[in-house]
Parts: sequence; C-alpha cells; structure tokens
Amino acid sequence: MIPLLHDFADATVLIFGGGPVGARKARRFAREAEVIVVSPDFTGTNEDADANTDADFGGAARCRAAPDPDEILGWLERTTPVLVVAATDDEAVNDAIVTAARERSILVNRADRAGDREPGSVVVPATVREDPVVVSIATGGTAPALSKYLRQELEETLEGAGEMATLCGELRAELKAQAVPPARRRELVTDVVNSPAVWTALRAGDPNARQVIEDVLGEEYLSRGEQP
Ligand SMILES: C[C@@]1(CC(=O)O)c2cc3[nH]c(cc4nc(cc5[nH]c(cc(n2)[C@H]1CCC(=O)O)[C@@](C)(CC(=O)O)[C@@H]5CCC(=O)O)C(CC(=O)O)=C4CCC(=O)O)c(CCC(=O)O)c3CC(=O)O
Ligand SMILES: NC(=O)C1=CN([C@@H]2O[C@H](COP(=O)(O)OP(=O)(O)OC[C@H]3O[C@@H](n4cnc5c(N)ncnc54)[C@H](O)[C@@H]3O)[C@@H](O)[C@H]2O)C=CC1
Repeated sequence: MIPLLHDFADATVLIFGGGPVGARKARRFAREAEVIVVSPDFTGTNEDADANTDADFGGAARCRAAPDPDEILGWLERTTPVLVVAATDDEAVNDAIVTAARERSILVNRADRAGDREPGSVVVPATVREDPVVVSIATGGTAPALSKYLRQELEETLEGAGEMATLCGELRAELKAQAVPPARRRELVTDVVNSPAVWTALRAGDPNARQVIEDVLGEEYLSRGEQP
C-alpha cells in the first residue's frame, strides 16, 4: 500500500457502524468531509447510546438504521460517498459494503480486517497534525496499537514543526519576490530548518522566532559576504 493525502472537502464519507471505531473514523473525516453514520445504535465513546453527543461523532449526521447486506448498495446510491467505512460488528454487512463499494468504484475502508484487501481499499493511519505538517503512521495492519504508540511519541518530536513550516513558507515567498536564485534559496531555507536556535525558539513559543530566523540568515549572509 502507498500513502497518499486525499482532499475530502465537499465530499461525503459514509460510515456503517456507530461503535467506538465508527465514531473515531467519523471524528477523523468530519474535519473535512460531510460524514454520515448509519447504525441501529450509537454507542460511540459511551456504552450508553443515549449519552453520546454529536461531538463524539465529530458532528456527523447520524441515521438510525440497520441495513441488511442487500440494502447497502441503495445507501451508496442515495448518498454518493467518495469513501465508505465498514465498521460494523457484522461480518456479512462488512462484506456487502466492500462488494458494493467495489462495484461502484468507491474507496472502502474495512475496520475488521488487516489483510486480504480488495483493490481500491484504504487504511486509516495514525496521524499527528502540527498544521500544516502532517505525519501518518501505519504498520501494514500488523500492529495498530504500535501505530498509536508511535503517534504519541511523534507528537513530542514534531512540536514546533507547524510553525517552522509556516515561517519557511513566508521566507520562501520573500526570497522568490527578491529574485534570489533557486539554488541559493534552497541553501537559506535549509539553514533555517537545520538551525537549533530556531527550533529552540519555536518550541519555547518565543514570539520573536522570526527575528531568530533573521539572525541565522544574517550570519549566513555575512559569512558569504552577501546581504539579504
Ligand atoms: C488495518 C486497519 C484498518 C483500518 O481501520 O483502517 C486496522 C485494523 C484493526 N485494528 C484492530 C485493533 C485496534 N486498532 C487500534 C487503533 C487504531 N487502528 C487504526 C488503524 C487500523 N486498524 C488499520 C491499520 C493501521 C496500521 O497499519 O497500523 C488506527 C491507527 C487509526 C484509526 O482507526 O483511527 C487507530 C489508532 C489511532 C490513534 O490512536 O492514533 C487499537 C488500539 C486502541 O484501540 O487503543 C486496537 C486494539 C489493539 C490491537 O488489536 O492491536 C483490529 C482488531 C480488532 C479485533 O480484534 O476485533 C483490526 C482488524 C484486524 O487486525 O484484523
Ligand atoms: N480498525 C480498528 O481500529 C479497529 C477495528 N475493530 C473492528 O471493527 C469493528 C467495530 O468495532 P467497534 O466499534 O468496537 O464495535 P461495536 O460492536 O462496539 O460497534 C459496532 C456497531 O455496528 C453497528 N451495526 C451492527 N449491524 C449494523 C448494520 N447492519 N448497519 C450499520 N451498523 C450496524 C452496531 O449496532 C454497533 O453500533 C469490530 O468488528 C472490530 O473487529 C475493533 C477495534 C479497532
């Protein structure tokens, strides 16, 4: 399997199953997509179905229904999702979801299988977000708990990376506007990314991180006899 980033804005994701797994996937996709969760009950994060809130499902639309396998295709036709998630505890229903999705060339994520995947199937990786930086982890389905553990470890490592990306984006735009040649631009941006002083400032939440970058660039320029 090959990791890709997919833009789900304005797309529909249809999830079958309102247990903890269906709820987790709903929260994940609801940050971008229109999510619909179909299930006879919504036990989400709480054993007591009635105690679950919209937030537990990421604000997704919840449809109370328990479709039989032969009704799945109708749900796909009515909702036209780009991705369908099979997260029920009924293997026959999950089988029917995979078959129907394949028939309609819709991406499918099956939560109760680690191997023997159908063409067009997708896996949901563990994800660390330090916007605009995103890191995804998967274990080829062998150990999802390890994906979760590594995600927690990486959360610390990535601290400050989002701001670093934003500041580098600004710097690149400025260097382009100043018509700095591409090879030189690459050197300068690389110096900033590799600078321990900049990382320390970003991780300490220093509001003058931008100044620290300029200091790093200043030394760089001076040592090469150039001016920014
Ligand atoms: C193949 C895959 C399909 C898919 O769902 O896309 C899949 C399949 C299965 N997961 C199972 C179990 C668990 N899954 C988790 C957690 C996560 N599982 C996720 C992804 C994936 N799970 C895909 C592979 C990703 C990879 O390659 O690593 C994460 C990363 C993303 C997410 O789901 O949001 C999320 C962590 C999110 C986070 O915290 O960051 C935990 C830990 C916990 O719950 O604390 C357990 C219990 C411990 C254990 O069993 O290992 C079972 C057995 C079910 C059973 O026995 O009944 C199956 C089916 C099977 O293995 O047959
Ligand atoms: N991928 C993952 O990360 C994990 C996957 N799993 C697997 O995923 C499946 C779901 O896990 P949980 O949410 O913990 O299970 P769960 O049993 O708590 O929830 C299953 C949900 O599916 C609903 N359902 C049953 N028949 C349905 C139908 N015909 N249409 C729509 N919904 C229907 C049930 O009412 C229930 O709300 C399990 O089969 C389990 O093997 C379990 C843990 C983690």
